[in-house]
Amino acid sequence: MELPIPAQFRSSSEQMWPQGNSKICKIIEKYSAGIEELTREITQAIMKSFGVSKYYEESQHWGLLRMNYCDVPPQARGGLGPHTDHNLITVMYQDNSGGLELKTKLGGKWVDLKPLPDSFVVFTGDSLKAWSNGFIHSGIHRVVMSNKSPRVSLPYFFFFRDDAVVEAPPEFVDDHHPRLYTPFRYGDYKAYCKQIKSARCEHKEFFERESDEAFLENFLGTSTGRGNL
Ligand SMILES: O=C(O)CCC(=O)C(=O)O
Ligand SMILES: [Fe+2]
Repeated sequence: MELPIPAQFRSSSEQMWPQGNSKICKIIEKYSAGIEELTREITQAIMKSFGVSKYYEESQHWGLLRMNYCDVPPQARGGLGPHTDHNLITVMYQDNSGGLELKTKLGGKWVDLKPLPDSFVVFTGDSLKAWSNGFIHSGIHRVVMSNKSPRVSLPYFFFFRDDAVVEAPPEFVDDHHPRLYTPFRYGDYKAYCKQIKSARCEHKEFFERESDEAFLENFLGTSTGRGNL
């Protein structure tokens, strides 16, 4: 039986293989389905660990698989600048070429996330941070490449739907933990992040940036009610 190919994947595969490549399509489709299931389970397990799994709703979330190939010429420096992910969680396979680094929450030191066989890297993102009223940290990470072999990574990004309202449930809020983030529509936050990132790319700032990201705080602080409901 032929499984339907998601539209986004079909359009990029048509560009790469105009004559079609059903073998690779099937492999990636199978991988996407497996990683989606794993990601949903991880998300539910995180919520369960905070006693809030009743809020998990299958239909509220969706995911996207990206395939990265990063090759940097000898003597050059490249990769991906420091950032937090803006989604709920990212579950990523990385090959063994290395280069992925995470900034520690305390001390702000960069540490290598060394590739381990048969393992995935999981990043919790800004949406989960906001939804958990800051209980779940969204870690700053980057990819630093210099004179390394090309890097392949397959991040699976798991998102709220654009019209979902990101609002910490009452379990995360009490007298000792006041509400940190005004509820916002995920789609508004996504648009804000996209706009900042494309401006940075134009100014070639993206790779050089060393400063900490505070997208969420800036979005809520400066968005003159745009993200606030
Ligand atoms: O390619 C990598 O290893 C990192 C990718 C990443 O952090 C991202 O796309 O948000
Ligand atoms: Fe990332």
